[in-house]
Amino acid sequence: MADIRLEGVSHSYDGGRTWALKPMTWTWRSNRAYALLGPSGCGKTTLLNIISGLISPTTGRIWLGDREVTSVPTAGRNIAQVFQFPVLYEQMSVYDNLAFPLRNRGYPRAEVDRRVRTVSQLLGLDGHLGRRSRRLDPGRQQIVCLGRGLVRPDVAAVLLDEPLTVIDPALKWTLRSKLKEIHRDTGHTLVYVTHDQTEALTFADEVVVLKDGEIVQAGEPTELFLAPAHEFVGHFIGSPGMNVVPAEITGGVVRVGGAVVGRAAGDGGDLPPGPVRIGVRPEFVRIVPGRDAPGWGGPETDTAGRDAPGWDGPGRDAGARAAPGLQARITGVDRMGSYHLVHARVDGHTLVSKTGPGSRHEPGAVAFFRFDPGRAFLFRDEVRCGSLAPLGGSLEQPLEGPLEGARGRSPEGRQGA
Ligand SMILES: Nc1ncnc2c1ncn2[C@@H]1O[C@H](COP(=O)(O)OP(=O)(O)OP(=O)(O)O)[C@@H](O)[C@H]1O
Repeated sequence: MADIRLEGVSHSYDGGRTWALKPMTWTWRSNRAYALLGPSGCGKTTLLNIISGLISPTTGRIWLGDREVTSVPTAGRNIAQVFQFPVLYEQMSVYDNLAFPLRNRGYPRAEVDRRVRTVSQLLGLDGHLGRRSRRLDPGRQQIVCLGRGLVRPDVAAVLLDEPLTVIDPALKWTLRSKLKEIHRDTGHTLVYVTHDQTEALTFADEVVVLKDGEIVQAGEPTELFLAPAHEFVGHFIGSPGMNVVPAEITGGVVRVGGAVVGRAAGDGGDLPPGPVRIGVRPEFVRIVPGRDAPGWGGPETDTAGRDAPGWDGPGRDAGARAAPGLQARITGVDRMGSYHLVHARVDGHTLVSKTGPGSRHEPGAVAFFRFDPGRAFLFRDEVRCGSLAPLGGSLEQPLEGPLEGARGRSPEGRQGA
């Protein structure tokens, strides 16, 4: 097992007019299970084919451990690759297909049999070992391909390119957990390409998010959810994605449409004044009905909250008081069963809050929307530059518990993430 290191690797299919992959320096660490996540056309397959040697990069160098393999053909790289659709020796039995990579490398017969039976048992292929591969349905054929990719314990890496596309959805969950089991057993470096966030988050130790040929963030699933380093990660991961609200920093405070919503806390020092975007996930937006907002002294019957004292509304002098939240009118409520999505308009933008199934918010009401401390971030040019801190207090530690010591990585040489 070895790290796979990419140094300044990029790729253009059209002589440099456009770039499927922008120059990238990145290490896939030995024994880890990665998901390479991104939308269609962002360069996932190109990157995988560069690692396996099916494509020569336009620039850059590739290392497997301390061996440079940039010009080594696929066969010499000791990498197993499984494609989106089944590629099998159709005339061979399932057993022989699984045994092929081992026999090819001269494994002793008993070891071949032991490995084939272990993998076949894990993937539920025991009843099919004697059948010709072409007699299997495409889903089962793909499972054989997975088995063939995973059967050798000594490969440098296993690359899986959307391997569950042709598999029945009900079986996908089972297969993903089997893949994890096999990974635990063999310790392969595994790169699993997908455009499906659920697949990525449930499968990987580390998720690498690719956008327009660039890695924008990599980290443990929880970290990508709790602390997106790029607006794209906020949108692409989570359901629904992160809210983005345009704002302005003036005198160290952040305002939305003139209302102060918090203090600007820069990731690397003070943030200069100017436009910024607040990113906050629906899970971290709380709703305080107008009359319950702190400082609200209006008539009990008026739930509008528009004139609540203590509300530093648009056009008012914010002062140093803590605002009860962003005032907004609820425009709709989606009842999703286990949760509700409450939609509101803030300064011309939509804000969504995910609430419990028992919440009683109604369209037309005006309420205060508050962001959990440490869970609302500030973005400039789509890259995170800071956090929204409470006006009076310090920012709560946004990452705690299992995330400690597990910060995401940036592609080396690149700012951000
Ligand atoms: N053989 C090719 N010739 C020219 N352009 C290509 C070729 N293969 C891919 N591209 C282009 O390179 C870019 C990246 O494609 P790639 O297939 O790597 O993305 P992807 O993320 O794997 O997409 P998908 O999820 O749809 O497979 C796209 O703009 C694609 O159109």
